[in-house]
Amino acid sequence: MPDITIFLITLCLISSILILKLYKSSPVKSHLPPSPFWLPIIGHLHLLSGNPHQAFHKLSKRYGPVFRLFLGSTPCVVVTTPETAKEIFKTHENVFLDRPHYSVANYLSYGEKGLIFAPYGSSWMFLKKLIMSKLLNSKTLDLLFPVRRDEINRFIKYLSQKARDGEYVELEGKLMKLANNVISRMFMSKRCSEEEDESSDITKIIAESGEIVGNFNLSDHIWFCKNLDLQGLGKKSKDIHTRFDALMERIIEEHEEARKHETGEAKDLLNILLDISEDESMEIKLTREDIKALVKDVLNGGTDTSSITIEWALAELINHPNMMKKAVDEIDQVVGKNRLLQESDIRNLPYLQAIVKESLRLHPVVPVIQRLSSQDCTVGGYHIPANTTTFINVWSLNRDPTHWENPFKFMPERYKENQVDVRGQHFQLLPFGGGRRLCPGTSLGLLTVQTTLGAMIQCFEWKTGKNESLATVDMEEGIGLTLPRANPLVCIPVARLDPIPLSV
Ligand code: HEM
Repeated sequence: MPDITIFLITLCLISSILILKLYKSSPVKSHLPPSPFWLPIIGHLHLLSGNPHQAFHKLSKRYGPVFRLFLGSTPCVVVTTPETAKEIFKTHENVFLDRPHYSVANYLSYGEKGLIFAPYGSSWMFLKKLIMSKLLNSKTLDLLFPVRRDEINRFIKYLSQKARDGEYVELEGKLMKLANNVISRMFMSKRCSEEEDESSDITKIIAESGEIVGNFNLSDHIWFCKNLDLQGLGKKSKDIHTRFDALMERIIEEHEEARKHETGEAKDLLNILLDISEDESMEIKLTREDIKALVKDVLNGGTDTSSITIEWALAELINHPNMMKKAVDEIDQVVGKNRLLQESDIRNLPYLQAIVKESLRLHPVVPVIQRLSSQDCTVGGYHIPANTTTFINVWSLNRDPTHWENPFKFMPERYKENQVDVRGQHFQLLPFGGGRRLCPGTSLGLLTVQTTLGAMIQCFEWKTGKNESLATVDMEEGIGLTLPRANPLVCIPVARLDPIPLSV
């Protein structure tokens, strides 16, 4: 071989090794986010006792807006500012469209079917389009308005009775039932009330599902626990799934039976889903499991989210009597005293809207949104590898001091000048998430919360039962996937208008 050839081959080899070395130690590739000291096996779990969003918030003070953690052996990254959230939801939207995989969620969602836990892909896209364009679009919401009005009327009548009897109301359970009844009737024409044995299970099943998904499952994060069910969560979730499935089968069979004898307009959203499942021209065949998983998701997604938001907003108003007065004055002026506030009044009640928005800012019911990265990318200047569980700390970014004056203070007045919206366009306020996985129940959720809260303060004053001058409620946060109050709100409604004879 001539000398020149040997020289060229050697040069090529050396430069290849150098390029490879350079690539491996490239600052972009190795520039991982900062991370606290971790312990073998548990990783950073010891830092996350209590509420994860508060633990993340504290860690961000030390480690900055993007930091890395290991939950057991699961690699995670936490982002805590509007700017970094924007990178997740907008700049790199395509990278963060998946959800992390959890074994309990897998059982409860018919193997990651439906929307909430489904991986990004053709099935999720089909269902998301369906829910946005056919099930929860403004036309269908208008058609099913009588259902929501009836449920709110029943609730107000129940409160009136309590007011007459001077009795306390345990609002958490009652509001959850109300929200559950709204979704359950819209989708399946079923109430979840005490009188009906079969459907009363729905609220219980949904509450149990929410609780179980909120648990930290050792099997998902500690590698040698993978096939062990030490906490019994796998067993519990299979039991919940079996009960829900049996209930849904019965409801679907009833619908199928009724469909044989009825023609004409669909009475509920399950009928629309059954129509679609029979339509051979659809791009994707909607299976029975898809339907059941989707109904489960809307029941899960739409129940305690709305009820918890109403509870927090009412608690804020009880603690701020001047704001309560301003809201009630606005309602009296716009709606009057002779009829119950309706959904159609909301557009004329900007202060009530601002109260709900401010409540969602300080008490976002999903304080931490979870996504999974599908490719390597860079966020906040740091390298985020593929398959990283990504926590977007909405609780933190909703109170980011560079975007919010007095960020910890409840101030609905701030929206007079600040036109920031809750629908995922403004990254300093993301109670419904953002990007393509934005909550599909945003309009329904807002309508339910605003109208129920409005009717509750239109018709009643709310007493906590203590000495009037001390009548405030604590604002301590409970632990859960959705952000409940630590101490549920228990109040006596005192009638200010007599709602029973109100014309509605
Ligand atoms: C105050 C009320 C509500 C709040 C604050 C809320 C909040 C959220 C949030 C933060 C997400 C995650 C979004 C993301 O990953 O970016 C979400 C997802 C979801 N929500 Fe809601 N929600 C509410 C009401 C509802 C209602 C009424 C329904 C259904 C009737 C619903 C159904 C869902 C579903 C199915 C998803 C999963 C969407 C997906 O992964 O593509 N939500 N919600």
